[in-house]
Amino acid sequence: MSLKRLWLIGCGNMGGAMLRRWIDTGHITANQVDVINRSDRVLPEGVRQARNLPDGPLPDMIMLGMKPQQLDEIARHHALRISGVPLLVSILAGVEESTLASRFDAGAIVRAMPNMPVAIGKGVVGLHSDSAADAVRSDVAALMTPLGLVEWVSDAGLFNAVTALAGSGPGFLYRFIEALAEGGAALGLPADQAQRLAVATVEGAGLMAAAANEEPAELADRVASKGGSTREGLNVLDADDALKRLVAATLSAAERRNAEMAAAAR
Ligand SMILES: NC(=O)C1=CN([C@@H]2O[C@H](COP(=O)(O)OP(=O)(O)OC[C@H]3O[C@@H](n4cnc5c(N)ncnc54)[C@H](OP(=O)(O)O)[C@@H]3O)[C@@H](O)[C@H]2O)C=CC1
Ligand SMILES: O=C(O)[C@@H]1CCC=N1
Repeated sequence: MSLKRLWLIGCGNMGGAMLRRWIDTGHITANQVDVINRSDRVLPEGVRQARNLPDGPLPDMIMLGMKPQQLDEIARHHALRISGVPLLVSILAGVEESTLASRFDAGAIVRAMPNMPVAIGKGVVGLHSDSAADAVRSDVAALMTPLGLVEWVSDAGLFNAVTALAGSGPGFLYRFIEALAEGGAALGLPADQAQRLAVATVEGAGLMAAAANEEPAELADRVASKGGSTREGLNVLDADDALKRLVAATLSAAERRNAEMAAAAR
């Protein structure tokens, strides 16, 4: 791997999860990384953190991991110092490559959209770049591989949809788990037991879906014995496409917000 020195500008929940996984899997070592945050965070042992960028030569890669709304502040403070960096990776939701290019002079810019389960190597990382050559794309993909499923998205216009589905997706699924657990508790199960059952059920169903050759609809049919109870429940979810319409509206709302953040950052 030729990305040997990394600076992470803004390393909170998401950047921290990526960093921890890289270090846990031995893909990078703590002394290859410098983190620049506004205040100290709990980071893997040995990772340097400071308020300002280090002196000396630029690293192989800089990753932006602050909020989209903090782009201008970061550009004001750091754009000059990092000018000429070979590779800039941004995990900022919405913020377009052209917006980044208008503020930072980098050899290549790659947008990455991770999600929280990267922390355990079961995440998704969507990638897009109009500026990165093949060798750089390979380096970035190799760096992201220990985080989970890595997918290049060729159409920049779809990146907000990727962000809504995969970036935000864990948040939506945690709500579903909560709803399952509360539904079980409403039927009389102790709340803690209902939560354990809900989490394990979602974990098992997800792992099976990931390993199966069949479509999810087919897997659902296998659970629903003819004339049995699952079909009665599915009938509720399926009536007027209730669940599908709810999820479609959920993703649309998230995608719309990504587009608003993109526009605000331009
Ligand atoms: N959370 C998620 O699941 C996902 C988030 N993202 C993207 O990741 C980015 C970060 O989100 P998240 O990790 O949740 O947010 P956090 O608030 O946890 O992390 C943001 C980090 O940026 C730092 N920061 C803010 N301003 C500055 C500054 N001026 N100089 C240096 N560091 C600064 C913060 O430091 P301090 O805490 O000291 O203020 C903090 O460590 C966002 O752009 C988001 O769109 C993408 C995919 C999924
Ligand atoms: O909520 C957000 O804006 C970011 C994008 C994907 C997950 N978190």
